[in-house]
Amino acid sequence: MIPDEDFVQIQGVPGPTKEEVRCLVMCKARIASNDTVVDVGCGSGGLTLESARKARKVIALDKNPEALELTRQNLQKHGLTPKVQLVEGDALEVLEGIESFDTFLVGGSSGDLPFIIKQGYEKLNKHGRIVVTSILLETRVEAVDTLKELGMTPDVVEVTIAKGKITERGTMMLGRNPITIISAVK
Ligand SMILES: C[S@@+](CC[C@H](N)C(=O)[O-])C[C@H]1O[C@@H](n2cnc3c(N)ncnc32)[C@H](O)[C@@H]1O
Repeated sequence: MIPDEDFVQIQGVPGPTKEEVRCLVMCKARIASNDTVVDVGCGSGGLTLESARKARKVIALDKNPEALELTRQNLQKHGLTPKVQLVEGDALEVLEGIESFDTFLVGGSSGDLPFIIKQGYEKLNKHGRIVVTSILLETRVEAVDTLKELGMTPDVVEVTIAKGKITERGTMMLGRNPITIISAVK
């Protein structure tokens, strides 16, 4: 995984998914070398870059042009630009024009999560994976309910990472917000 501090960050765009959480998302995404990945809400590019290291092709989309620009800078910094297509727009509009894919990552939805999941499911190849990363209580429930509605069996993992901070007196464990990773296979 790429260390958190190796990402370019700017004010106004959420920082990358933390390294330890990226690790779990990638584990659930099970990306193969010939796969096409769609990353909805690419933000700083945390999951886009990790996917680009594994997949044949990644389509990263975000409705915030600043986020897309930041992802572009991070791709360039890590030499991963050629594998990634950056698309600006709301997922609900952009997904319609995208061809089928193998892995569908959702890290941002602005209240439209059920519709985004359903639209992604339509384009998802057989045995493809959907992985939703959620910090809000409501989106966890929406994700689980929508995946069940689609006939899938969601796998739900919640993690709370505590990261050690080295101080003069010892290592202080600092807790981070819980994150839920909801995934399912078509
Ligand atoms: C928490 S950030 C994602 C962080 C990213 N996974 C990373 O590791 O850097 C969520 C992003 O989703 C985007 N977003 C939210 N709703 C969206 C939508 N409906 N369509 C496209 N992008 C969306 C936001 O603009 C924001 O950049």
